[in-house]
Amino acid sequence: MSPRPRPVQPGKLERTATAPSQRTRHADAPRAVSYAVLQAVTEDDAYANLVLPGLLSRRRLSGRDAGFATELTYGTLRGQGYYDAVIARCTDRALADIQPPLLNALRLGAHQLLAMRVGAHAAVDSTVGLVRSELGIGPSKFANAVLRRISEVPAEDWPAKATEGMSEAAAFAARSSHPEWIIRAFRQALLAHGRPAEELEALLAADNVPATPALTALPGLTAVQDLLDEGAEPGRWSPVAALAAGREPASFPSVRSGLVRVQDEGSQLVAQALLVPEIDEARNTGRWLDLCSGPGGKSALLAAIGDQRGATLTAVELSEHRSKLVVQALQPHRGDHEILTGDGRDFGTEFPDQYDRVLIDVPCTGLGALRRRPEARWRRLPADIPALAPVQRELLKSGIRAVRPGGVVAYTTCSPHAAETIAVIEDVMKSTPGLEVLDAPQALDTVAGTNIGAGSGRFAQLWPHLHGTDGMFLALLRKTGA
Ligand SMILES: C[S@@+](CC[C@H](N)C(=O)[O-])C[C@H]1O[C@@H](n2cnc3c(N)ncnc32)[C@H](O)[C@@H]1O
Repeated sequence: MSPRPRPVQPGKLERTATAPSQRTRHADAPRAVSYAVLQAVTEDDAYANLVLPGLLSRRRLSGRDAGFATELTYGTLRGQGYYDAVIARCTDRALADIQPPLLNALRLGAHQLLAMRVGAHAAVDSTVGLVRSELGIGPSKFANAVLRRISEVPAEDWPAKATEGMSEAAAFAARSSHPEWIIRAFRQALLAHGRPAEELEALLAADNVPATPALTALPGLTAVQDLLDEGAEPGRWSPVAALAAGREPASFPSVRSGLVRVQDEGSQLVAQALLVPEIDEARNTGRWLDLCSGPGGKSALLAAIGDQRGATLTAVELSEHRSKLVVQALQPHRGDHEILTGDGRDFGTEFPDQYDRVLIDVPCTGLGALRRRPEARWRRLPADIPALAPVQRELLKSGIRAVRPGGVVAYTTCSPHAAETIAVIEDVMKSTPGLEVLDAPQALDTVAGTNIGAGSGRFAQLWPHLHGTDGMFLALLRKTGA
């Protein structure tokens, strides 16, 4: 039987073989970078994926050190819920009473001990050294004791030990390191798309594994084969995808030149699915619309295909900063595409019945992309859902006004939450006559050239655990009438 972890009281510690004061006094650079990112996320609401690259380059970390810091940072953020449950078993202090910088350092230590191939001594010593250099001798003694308690129990025994006495829901949340409300929403979404609730565990596990970056070979500008020649691996579903397996996307020359974009395969699929439904050629306006376009990933793909098919794209974006990113994204394209900064909710009233195809990739909680946004699950709140509900409905209504009769609208989210997906479509359809729901799963099959199993009904849902993509939702609607 493995030893039971003993709670630790700060200030009442046994001496270790090597006292913290005699050990490493400074944090090594990769751990110091990870700690700084966690602090920025906690104290400044920063995004880890935006802060980390700058810190890596400032500390001149590359290769293995950069890889270590990246895995440590993102892994710790993803696993935070679980590590907190483990830490709570190793001290009598409530987590809320541990100063946040110290708690962040403990989480870093817990991740090294429980999920990385770092020896226990190195994990404890280096983290204690980090705490000592950042926070002083007192906190470093506390960290030493807590981390030693963690290291005394084999990693595989911790899930059961950390959740002893919890309710089933709380234990599941702690073990999978997701907030309970997100787990409830995922269960509901699986059921709404005809999938068994038993898949929940696999779905949550998929969120805890880093995503392999996918690349889009923009048609007419480059070819998938060029990316394969540069060492990428074939994509799984999208005909324009390749995977940057085990490599930084920026290490591909074609990514640096802007001819290839980093874009999840799910996003590639839904953008191309907009172009699948047949429309009455005689009434074509040759104009496509992307109503929520920043930073321009789907716009770039649509514009590239538009260049080949003689269609021009109008890309609308509310945020000035993000609209500049759309301008950059569309730079390599030759067509006469336009980028407008403004509110997409008004667009359909100003420009009704004009576009053959309209993409409405609404702002959403991003709950389908948690594996790529490590801190998002802790930052998002249930209240975000009702806060986004009106704008999602208004944007969909506006897009429907802007599409011409016979034209097609794609409503997409990178969230599977039923309130952001199916409920939005159903609500808007109630108040908007003259709409036909098209077969979105079938459209995705057509893009992929195979049955990808994105749903048994008319709405499509991609899943990280099944498709290896973000959890993208897609509904396709045709505006009927003259
Ligand atoms: C999910 S993102 C779009 C991602 C984009 N389609 C891509 O593939 O790169 C949603 C975008 O909608 C924008 N947005 C939010 N409210 C808007 C509004 N009322 N009108 C137009 N754009 C809006 C946000 O600023 C954000 O850039």
